[in-house]
Amino acid sequence: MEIPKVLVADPVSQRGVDELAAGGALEVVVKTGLPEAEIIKIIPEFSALVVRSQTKVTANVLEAASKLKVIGRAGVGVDNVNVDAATKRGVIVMNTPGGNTISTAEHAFSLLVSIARSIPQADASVKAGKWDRKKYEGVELYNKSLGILGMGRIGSEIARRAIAFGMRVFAYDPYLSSSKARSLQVELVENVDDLLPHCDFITMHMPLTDETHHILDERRLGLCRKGVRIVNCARGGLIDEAALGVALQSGQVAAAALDVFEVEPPPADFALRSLPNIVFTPHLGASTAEAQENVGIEIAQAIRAALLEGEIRNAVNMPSIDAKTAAVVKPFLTLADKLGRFAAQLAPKRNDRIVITYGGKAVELPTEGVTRAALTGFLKTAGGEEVNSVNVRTMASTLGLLVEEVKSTEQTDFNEWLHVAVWSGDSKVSLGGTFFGAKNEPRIVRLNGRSIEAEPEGVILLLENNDVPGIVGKVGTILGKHKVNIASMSLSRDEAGGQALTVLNLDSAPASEVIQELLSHPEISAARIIQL
Ligand SMILES: NC(=O)c1ccc[n+]([C@@H]2O[C@H](COP(=O)([O-])OP(=O)(O)OC[C@H]3O[C@@H](n4cnc5c(N)ncnc54)[C@H](O)[C@@H]3O)[C@@H](O)[C@H]2O)c1
Ligand SMILES: O=C(O)[C@H](O)COP(=O)(O)O
Repeated sequence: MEIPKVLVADPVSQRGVDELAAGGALEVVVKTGLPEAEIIKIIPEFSALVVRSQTKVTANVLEAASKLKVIGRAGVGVDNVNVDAATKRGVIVMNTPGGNTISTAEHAFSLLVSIARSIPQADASVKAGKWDRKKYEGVELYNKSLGILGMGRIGSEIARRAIAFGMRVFAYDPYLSSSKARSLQVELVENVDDLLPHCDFITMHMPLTDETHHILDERRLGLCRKGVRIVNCARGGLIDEAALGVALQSGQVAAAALDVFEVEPPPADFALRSLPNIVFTPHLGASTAEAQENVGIEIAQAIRAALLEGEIRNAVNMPSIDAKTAAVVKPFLTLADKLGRFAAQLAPKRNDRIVITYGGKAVELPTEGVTRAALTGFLKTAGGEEVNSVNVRTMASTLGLLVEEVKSTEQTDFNEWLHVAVWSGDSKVSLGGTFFGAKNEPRIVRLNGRSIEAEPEGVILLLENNDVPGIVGKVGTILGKHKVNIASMSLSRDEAGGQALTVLNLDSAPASEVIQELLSHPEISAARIIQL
């Protein structure tokens, strides 16, 4: 039998390489720093590829990778891997969350201390033959306030260290529950804008997503306390580098430290390079002997398990159920994902509890995969590309979101019943779904306890209105005027002439002016768009 080959394309620890090659079951080739064209040439012979953040696993690489089964990321971020292309080609992408948490937290904290005391600049000055004690007077961390943006694994470790240094810690993480924040002894701030004016130091520990891109931009840098010091050891792109340059020059930001950059390595003409009050490290957060040994061994074991035993660990793109079971639960996986996404758009960001209830024949399903699909849909905005059905429970627990699964024996109106309810304090959002007809078409049939009927697909318009004659015609006229076609509509009212919930499946998303026009109607009190 042919021995599967593994290409190690970025530097990983020798112990990781040894672990991969142990017993000769895999043939390991270490070739680091290859350009894309070279990787494309050799990749067809490999069953697994190991990378860190340097090698870009592009759609072209994946196209050529005819034998590839697994990509192992020795680290956390998979933004250098085209996960969608890998998923489409059936290639599992795995990472090693947690293995480099402490190292990265220590590096970020070191950068914080460095910029409080201008250590790199003072070092360079002494080495240049100077003895400039006045110029490098710094500030203490003690009694200062630190704002942590993103309170996951690394953010939490930073908080512990900052508290030990006598700092007051504020945290911004819209997905972290209040109870988790209390246990970490940090003051949770609802809005990033509210945190900025209170902080002497800011450190960033969130993924790069559409929501977090340039989260510190020109406007927000302007909201910061004058003389703030900022560290980014998460991902380039969280800070607008051009705006940061201006703020460093004006003194609005006294100092900054970056371990990560919008383009890595930054180009030769990178403007921030010439500023005296910024410190750089070349993406070194995870570069310690310990972290590299952790992630190297962990990814080697995961690749061996996948190639030799078919066991999947820490996959970022793979449902955790086998193919036969997947066929049975597939429609439920889709419905659960949609209910989760719908709930995420209705609920506030910070939630304490999510309950997924199965009723009717659905209680006989292997429900774990379905529960995870609902949770993945719900947490997609918080976790970005890295959250999937395999790692979603860990993410929920990091956020302090309690996940409950209930198999209900109560009589339901439907043969199969799937219900998702999310609590934030006393307020609750809930959705129920089932399947209709011979073709088993998915439908959303309950919204916050009200009976509705909507296809869980595309654009959905929710209207709250008074139950008065002519309202349906009015809505149709407004949408028609703006060329928005209604695919289906359902109405639910508490009583004749009372409050009604109108749910419309639309063929396209109406512009915000259309929503405003609907809201200007005196009988319509709320209108919102849900995208599924
Ligand atoms: N510099 C390095 O070498 C290095 C090493 C490891 C990790 N990282 C990066 O650090 C970051 C954090 O890693 P982690 O292991 O702590 O991840 P994590 O998933 O444990 O934590 C991320 C946190 O960010 C929060 N978040 C998501 N969207 C947010 C938003 N819009 N606003 C505020 N918070 C938001 C999530 O709720 C979560 O709590 C990642 O980007 C990772 O890739 C960098
Ligand atoms: O996401 C990560 O794990 C870090 O950015 C570390 O990247 P590296 O493995 O290239 O050091």
